[in-house]
Amino acid sequence: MTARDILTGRAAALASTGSERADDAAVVLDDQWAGHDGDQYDREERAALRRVSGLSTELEDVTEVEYRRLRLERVVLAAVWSHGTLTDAENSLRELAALAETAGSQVLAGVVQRRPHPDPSTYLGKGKAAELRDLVIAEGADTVVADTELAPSQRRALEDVVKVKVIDRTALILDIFAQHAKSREGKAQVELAQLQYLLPRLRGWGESMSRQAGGQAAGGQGMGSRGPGETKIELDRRRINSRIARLRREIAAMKTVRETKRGGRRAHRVPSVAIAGYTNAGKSSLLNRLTGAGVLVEDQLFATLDPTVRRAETPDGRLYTLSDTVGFVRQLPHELVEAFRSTLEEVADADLLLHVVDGSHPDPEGQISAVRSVLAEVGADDVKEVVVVNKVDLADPEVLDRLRRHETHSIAVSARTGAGVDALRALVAQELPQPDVDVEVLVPYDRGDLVSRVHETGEVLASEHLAEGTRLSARVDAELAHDLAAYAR
Ligand SMILES: Nc1nc2c(ncn2[C@@H]2O[C@H](COP(=O)(O)OP(=O)(O)OP(=O)(O)O)[C@@H](O)[C@H]2O)c(=O)[nH]1
Repeated sequence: MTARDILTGRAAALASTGSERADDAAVVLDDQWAGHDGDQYDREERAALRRVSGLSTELEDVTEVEYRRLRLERVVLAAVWSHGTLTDAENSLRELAALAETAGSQVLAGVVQRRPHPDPSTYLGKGKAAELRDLVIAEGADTVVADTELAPSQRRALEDVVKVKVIDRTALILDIFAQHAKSREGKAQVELAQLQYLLPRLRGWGESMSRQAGGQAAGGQGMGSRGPGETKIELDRRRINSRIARLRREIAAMKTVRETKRGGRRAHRVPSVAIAGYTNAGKSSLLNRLTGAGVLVEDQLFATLDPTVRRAETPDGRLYTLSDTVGFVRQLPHELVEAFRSTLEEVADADLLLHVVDGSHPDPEGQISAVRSVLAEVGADDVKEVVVVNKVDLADPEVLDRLRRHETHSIAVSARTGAGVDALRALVAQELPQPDVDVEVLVPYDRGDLVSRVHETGEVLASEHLAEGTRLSARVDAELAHDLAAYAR
């Protein structure tokens, strides 16, 4: 049984005890399901070590911090529930559990505190933080994950209370991205986001290190001497800043290469369709269905980080490109949106956006709005959008009905069973730029590119090879008709 199942069960149990009326809901999960695959963990830990050693040549000191952050083993979740319903709080916690599992940890328990605002000093209130400490001891946990982005001082103060390491949702998401990045560009983007996250937090981590160092030095040098810790923080900060600058340059260079490729596709005017959606909605599965591409599909969050571009064909034989993007999640760390900006901007350039939604999720509307707000951030909110409600084989008919009513431009499919996929293909064909202009042209042989475009994106009614060139009678889209105008006859 996974933590996800447990937390689902927990939601039902909480509801049946009527604890929604209670101010606080703190629940310890049963330990029986905490079975743990040692081999898998070893693998993950080794992978974490490899990642760290990849950094260590240049950032020896920082990697201590990185490594510390990456070691998630037995975790307890902590959340403040300050708005929305109990179901919202449950969904958020359940998602945090899934994220923690994806990062390779065991989720042992969760604490939710209801209060109007998080405590500015320790996130949870003082009493609740002390309870969290007891829970950590009882469960033998070694990490607390807070369902928010903590201020550096909050993280330190909470750590002082619970006496185990505290990480926040942002660090967790960054860690998952670090595990999943495969391409050079993806790795550079994640590392940039990690370093940007780390930079303002360096003082905190560095301070506790320098406190230790200062303690050792106290006998010999006395108080007030500039401890080695502080110099080290400065050094780390400088190293990080220069590494950030280098990563930015590298990413910009890679962006240029990608733009050139995209430019090539554009020059051919092959229409483009982008797939976007919340993590685990089924984007890769849908891409596979539509193209037969064999892209990695995993029941894990963020299996896809690197954009995949495939060729696909409409039922009437017109070509288009189909690209998959990084999965979205609520509170996607700002650093990541920035770092992945160039990847996400591909969506802004598309002729059509397939916004994939998991119809079997308890809160599909929340996912839709989270995705739309990130798309707006990268200027992709005015691309023509079709909402593809996926996993209809699992979804509750009532939820499907609600989505159909609210999302008027939507279609229901199952990437798993194939239900609705033919209708989706037809819809894509209809939404792409239409070949609706009839042309009669004589294209000289040195413009073979135009003839290919007619074949790829239009409908050839008649074709004949003459001495002067290729004579075509065809139906093409307005843009191609314009480019062919010089050869009209
Ligand atoms: N039952 C059911 N499961 C599906 C369907 N489509 C996808 N899945 C499952 O959902 C999980 C996630 O699918 P992916 O295609 O990897 O999702 P994704 O949106 O690309 O995920 P990220 O890479 O995390 O962004 C996998 O376990 C799929 O097998 C469907 O139509 N029905």
